[in-house]
Amino acid sequence: MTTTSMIQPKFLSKPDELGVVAVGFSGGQCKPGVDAAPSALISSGLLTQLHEELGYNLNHDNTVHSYKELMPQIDPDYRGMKNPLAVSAVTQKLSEQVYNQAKEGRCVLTLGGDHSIAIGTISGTAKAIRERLGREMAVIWVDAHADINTPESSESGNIHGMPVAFLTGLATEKREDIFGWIKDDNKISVKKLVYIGLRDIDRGEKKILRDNGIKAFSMHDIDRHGIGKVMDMALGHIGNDTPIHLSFDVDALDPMWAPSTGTPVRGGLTLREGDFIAECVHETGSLVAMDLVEVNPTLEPGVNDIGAQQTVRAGCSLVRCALGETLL
Ligand SMILES: NC(=[NH2+])NCCC[C@H](N)C(=O)O
Ligand SMILES: [Mn+2]
Ligand SMILES: [Mn+2]
Repeated sequence: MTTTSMIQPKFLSKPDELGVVAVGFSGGQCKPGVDAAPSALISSGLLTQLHEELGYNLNHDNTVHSYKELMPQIDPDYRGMKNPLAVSAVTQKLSEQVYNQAKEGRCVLTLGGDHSIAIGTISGTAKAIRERLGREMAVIWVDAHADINTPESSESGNIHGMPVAFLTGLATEKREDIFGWIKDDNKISVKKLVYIGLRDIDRGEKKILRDNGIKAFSMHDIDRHGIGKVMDMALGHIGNDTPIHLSFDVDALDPMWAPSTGTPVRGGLTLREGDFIAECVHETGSLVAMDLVEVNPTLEPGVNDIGAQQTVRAGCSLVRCALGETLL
């Protein structure tokens, strides 16, 4: 393929450009290794493919950011959250980086990192889209987990299980150095949030989803209706006049396709279903940003790193599909 598909992006003024941010950060959870994902994805050829095969001009600083300079000396638990200062500082900086890309009118791809980084990416895109277009954007969160715990409802204290709560304002904190920097223009509405792939939701999260009437399509829904119908319903809920930020946790895929991830859950999406979700989002022409998170090449690698290679390949495939690879 020489050119990207015929889909005309509706909300980008620079549709042939792609902002890329690589975030080697693992502080939102306890297992080391997820910080190695951006380098693994890039060495497997992802950025080259996006440029040479899909025709994007990449806007990338050729750096995998680890934000070492932002790490505090001591970082005691706060409201039960682990590494609160580090996660807040990193996501605040990332928010600015993503905002700077998105305000130029280009689509932004962020390679994580654990899912706590979505606090940075979504807050940055939401603000840029409001300023550029005067619109609220929607978020499609593809994940085995809802990641909508408040500090108080969380059983683990891991912030990668909380990003959606902070981004929707369901969790708030006054301390500027612990997510108090998230202002109204960084936030998204619970009405414009849609989940796909859920199958491991904490009890407190179920109540939050129910109480707030949040649209969610679980694996049960996908089994019942098929992924085609589920995508129609998910995109119907968002409507075709709304910019979309796609936040894709690789653990939405079944461990058969993506074993190398920190919190794998059986009974997930096939790789083809994951690719289909990404293709459908591309087809809307409304995609303004994508995150790919939770690839951990150091976990479950198997003989000759087979599991890690498979997971990295799956991640690359999801990104290429969201950016238009497979449509005619
Ligand atoms: N981004 C993820 N993989 N999140 C997993 C979250 C698991 C669990 N719900 C928690 O709060 O800790
Ligand atoms: Mn997950
Ligand atoms: Mn997640």
